[in-house]
Amino acid sequence: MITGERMAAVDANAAALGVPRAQLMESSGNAVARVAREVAPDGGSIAVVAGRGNNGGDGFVAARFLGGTGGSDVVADGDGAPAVDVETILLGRAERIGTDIARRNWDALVAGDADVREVTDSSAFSLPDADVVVDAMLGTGISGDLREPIATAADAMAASDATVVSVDVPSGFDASDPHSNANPVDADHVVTFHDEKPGLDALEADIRVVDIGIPAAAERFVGPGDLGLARPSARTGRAYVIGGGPYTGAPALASQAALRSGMELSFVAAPDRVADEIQGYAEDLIVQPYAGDRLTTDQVPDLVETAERYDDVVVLGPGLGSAEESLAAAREFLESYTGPAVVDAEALSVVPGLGTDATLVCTPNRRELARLGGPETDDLRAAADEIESFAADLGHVVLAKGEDDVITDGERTRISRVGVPGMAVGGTGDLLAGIAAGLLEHADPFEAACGAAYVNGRAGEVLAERWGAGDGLGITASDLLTEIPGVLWGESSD
Ligand SMILES: NC(=O)C1=CN([C@@H]2O[C@H](COP(=O)(O)OP(=O)(O)OC[C@H]3O[C@@H](n4cnc5c(N)ncnc54)[C@H](O)[C@@H]3O)[C@@H](O)[C@H]2O)[C@H](O)CC1
Ligand SMILES: [K+]
Repeated sequence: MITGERMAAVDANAAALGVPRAQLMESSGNAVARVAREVAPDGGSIAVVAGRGNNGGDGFVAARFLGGTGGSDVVADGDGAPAVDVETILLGRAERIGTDIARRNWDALVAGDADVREVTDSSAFSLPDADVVVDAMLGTGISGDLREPIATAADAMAASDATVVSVDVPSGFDASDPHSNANPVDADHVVTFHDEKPGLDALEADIRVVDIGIPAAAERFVGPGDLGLARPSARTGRAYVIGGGPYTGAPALASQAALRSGMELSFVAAPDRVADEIQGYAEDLIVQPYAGDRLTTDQVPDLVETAERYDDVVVLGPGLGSAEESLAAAREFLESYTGPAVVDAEALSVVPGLGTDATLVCTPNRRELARLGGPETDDLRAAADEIESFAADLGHVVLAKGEDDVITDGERTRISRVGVPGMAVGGTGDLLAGIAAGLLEHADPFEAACGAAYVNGRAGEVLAERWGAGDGLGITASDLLTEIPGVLWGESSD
């Protein structure tokens, strides 16, 4: 099962893997043509009714396959099967076709002398008296109720005796919100691509899921599409880093990374002994000192109150150390806090068996993962199934950091293989925690964790390449900070 939104992400990942959407459209249209031909009577007629988006583009490809090279004339196809009579109706003006790939396929139909016409006004629309109607008006790009001239065409399909073959989803059907479906086309057959879409199974139609050649890696490995799902679209949110004491660099890096990932403000709650030191690293941070050398349970009520009052995204752990009383404080904090938090470093040790209403993204490295009861391995990718079970038991999203990262919520698991070997340097994990906090402000925890792994790794790749630094063996975590915005907002996700 895949939502329209996730489908678009997988599609973008496929393009990054060298399988562009135009190629997928070719497979989609071909599959539709096969089904339309199969359900049409010998020598029958097929009308393709297409919209101006990529769903229409699939329809144009289908029309090309159905028409063969001889345009609309009745010709035999390559297998010797009797050909069909094909007519294509574009709902709208050809100049207003919305995507390049759909337009190229329209142009190819026109150039191939196919039987095509444009209908710009609902009053000019009449459904041809065809045996089969291919509904290529709207797919996963739908928003709101059906507008004209599609609404009229959908009514005409409902009133006709033709067999209706819908492309991907019946037009008007919203795969991102199956409950909102007011009046979708009443399809007899639905040729849906790659995977079942939510809600299709409730329709009284024959649903065919067809493989359109999306590589499995487009789902398995995080790519630009995952970035698109997690990218913040507004500068909002407060990061609240609870860390520091024995160490000072880690909370400073995490909180700066959160700012670089779109947060509006970044606070660090730290012992007063080290507050000035942390502030000294970066004037952009707001350091909130509390009395003492390290975190203790005395501070917990204030920390919880602040984080809840300002709807903060918490990062708990960077530089906190492993003193007994600090870990007790981390535990108490998570027992009463109810918002989103990234849990990193020593604070991770309190998560197994914890009762919490907070939404956690846990970011262990290989050693921390093993200590928590996860698999003990240098090859996280090979242990992805075990890490998935571990996350299911833990009940929280796990982003296990290694040469390849494994991101899992216990049901879904993705791998991040972006990054350069030089990123094994200390501090990159703190960056990752800060980026995850920035993305967690807007995205769901699993998508935020996937996006953060991708952004962190890409920042390393981009910097190493710009410096001509090969594997990036000399880069440091603080070098990577300024690369984050360029990766997050400068790289295309489709
Ligand atoms: N991997 C894939 O996902 C592939 C999908 N393919 C096909 O592409 C469509 C999705 O295409 P997209 O261009 O994003 O959107 P649509 O064609 O569905 O619609 C956009 C089009 O419709 C107009 N519009 C939106 N809402 C309405 C409305 N309520 N009433 C009227 N018109 C509306 C909007 O203005 C645009 O013009 C997917 O379903 C697949 O069929 C690729 O072919 C292959 C890969
Ligand atoms: K459709």
